[in-house]
Amino acid sequence: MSRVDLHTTTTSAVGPGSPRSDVNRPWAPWVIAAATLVVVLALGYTLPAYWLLISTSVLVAMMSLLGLGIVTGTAGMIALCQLSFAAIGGWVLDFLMTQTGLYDALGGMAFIVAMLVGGVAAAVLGFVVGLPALRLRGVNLAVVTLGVAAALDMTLQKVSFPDQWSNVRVARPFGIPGASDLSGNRYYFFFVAVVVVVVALGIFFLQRGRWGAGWRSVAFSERGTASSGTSVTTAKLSAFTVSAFVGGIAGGLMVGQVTTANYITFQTLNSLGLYVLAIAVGAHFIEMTLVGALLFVLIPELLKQFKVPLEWSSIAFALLGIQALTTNSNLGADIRRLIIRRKRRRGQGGAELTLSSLEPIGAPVPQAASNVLLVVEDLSVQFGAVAALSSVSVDVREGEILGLIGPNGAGKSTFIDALSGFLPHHTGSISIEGLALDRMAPNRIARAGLRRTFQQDRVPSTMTVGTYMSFVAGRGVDRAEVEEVATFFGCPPLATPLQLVDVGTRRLIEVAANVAAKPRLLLLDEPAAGLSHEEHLAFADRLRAVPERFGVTLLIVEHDLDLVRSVCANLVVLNFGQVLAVGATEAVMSDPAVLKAYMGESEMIS
Ligand SMILES: Nc1ncnc2c1ncn2[C@@H]1O[C@H](COP(=O)(O)OP(=O)(O)OP(=O)(O)O)[C@@H](O)[C@H]1O
Repeated sequence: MSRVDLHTTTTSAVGPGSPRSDVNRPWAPWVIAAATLVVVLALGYTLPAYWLLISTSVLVAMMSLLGLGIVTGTAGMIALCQLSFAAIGGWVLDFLMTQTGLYDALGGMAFIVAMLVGGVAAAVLGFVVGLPALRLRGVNLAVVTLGVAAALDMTLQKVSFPDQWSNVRVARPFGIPGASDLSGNRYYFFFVAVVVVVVALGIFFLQRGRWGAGWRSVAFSERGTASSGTSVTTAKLSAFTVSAFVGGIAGGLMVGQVTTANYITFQTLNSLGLYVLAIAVGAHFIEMTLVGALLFVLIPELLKQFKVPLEWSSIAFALLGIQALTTNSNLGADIRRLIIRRKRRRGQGGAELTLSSLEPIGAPVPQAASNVLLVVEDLSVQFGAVAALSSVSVDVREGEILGLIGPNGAGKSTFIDALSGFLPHHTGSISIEGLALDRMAPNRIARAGLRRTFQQDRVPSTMTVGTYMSFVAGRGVDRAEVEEVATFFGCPPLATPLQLVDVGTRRLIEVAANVAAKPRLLLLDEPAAGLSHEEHLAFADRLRAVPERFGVTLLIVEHDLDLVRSVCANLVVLNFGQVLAVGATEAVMSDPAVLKAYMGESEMIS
């Protein structure tokens, strides 16, 4: 079947708004934002004065959780100092509003400018706190961020806020009256709601874009992130910086609420409580930050009503945290899973395209062109006493699918790791089209045109098929191209959440995403593991068409020798880290030395 046939038979049902697209309902966030503001307006005119104050506190806590959700939920790192960022934002706002001529110069706008400057100051601290996160994970990162929170806590107690001991009050924005005035509190509630909605929209679009995909990817696999051309450093630091900026804005809003600042608001214990709530509700889901904020404000409030000491709220937060950590889930994810399951039961989504249901293309085994694309010379990798690779030299020619085979432990994955930049201490040289890759970072190698897939699952389950594929394919590849490649490989609809996709199909999606990136050379590490027999045949049929159709040369490591035979014109055999044989597939497979190396597997070869 020709390329055109494939196109006409499989892409006809595809288009914006179709089940294969995951960019449906672009109006939804705007409608939700507008509806939220209407509810806020209604609450502002109906709530009694006391509950108006409580509601403002809920919104401010929601802001803190929005920021925290980026680092903890989306990017999967631990940050126990969210209120330290708020303290910086609050301190800067307080200083600018009470100790400088900003208010005289800008009047009603001064608060907003001071709040933004406070956010930027907090973002700088966030960047600095993010630096250790480049090397530390888990408990170690927790200790560092807790240290930052404690240090700032103590510093604030010593130096205090600029207006803490004076009678100067912070002027609210747009001339809104102070904290003792009911209408002032009402208008300030509206102001906070608008800021929260604007920030939530900003975070929503960031989460949905490349930055968000980078954060989610880094949470799942740093190696996977790097090999898709994204810098792990940038992803982690941007998560901390954006999170701290939002935290700083929250701090400014807190100061504006009471028109003065006190270090007690920003204590370490409160940061810990926020963190626990962030992981318990899943603060990376924007709507769940409201649930978290309600708990954060209402639990101590309830204890106060029942005259229980406020310290007991820490115990309530600790119980929530234990529940979240032991179940390794959160409320937001549980609710989403439930909704997805119900939709599936109702059979929404229509008939799906699958790899084995595709019409065969029937392309011949691709032949190598005369020009050499990749040159590997004398590549050696040592792991302690183990020589995983010894002086391996391999050429990959343009347009071919080169097979790399060998018994278990022969060094195949090590070879791919070294080529893709994950083993910088190798010796020898690697170059692609004359460009030396030896000392390049993995993300730069990916951008230079050499990509790879992994033997283990590196596809984040927190994305949809479409978001993941677009992220891996990179900026230069538009939705239509992603859609075309997904269809070519029989991937599930782009709107499908990856958590619903089995591991074998996830790896197929990983291959498709990397093909969509159109690298010069793609290294596939056991791509067919997890596929059924029919899928193997269909996969081989698709792979054979890849070099000509997408201009991507392939090197494939695979234990299924039937698959290798059906797609590769040439093979390289590794054994004990050395090249045992190179040449045309059939000749290599009947080489006695190769048969001997495989021993028990010789039946499969012959
Ligand atoms: N990180 C490591 N530390 C120590 N030894 C390692 C490491 N990674 C690989 N090795 C060793 O290097 C050798 C080559 O391993 P490698 O995983 O590259 O083989 P392989 O051909 O890919 O095997 P398989 O087909 O089982 O995946 C093996 O002896 C392995 O035990």
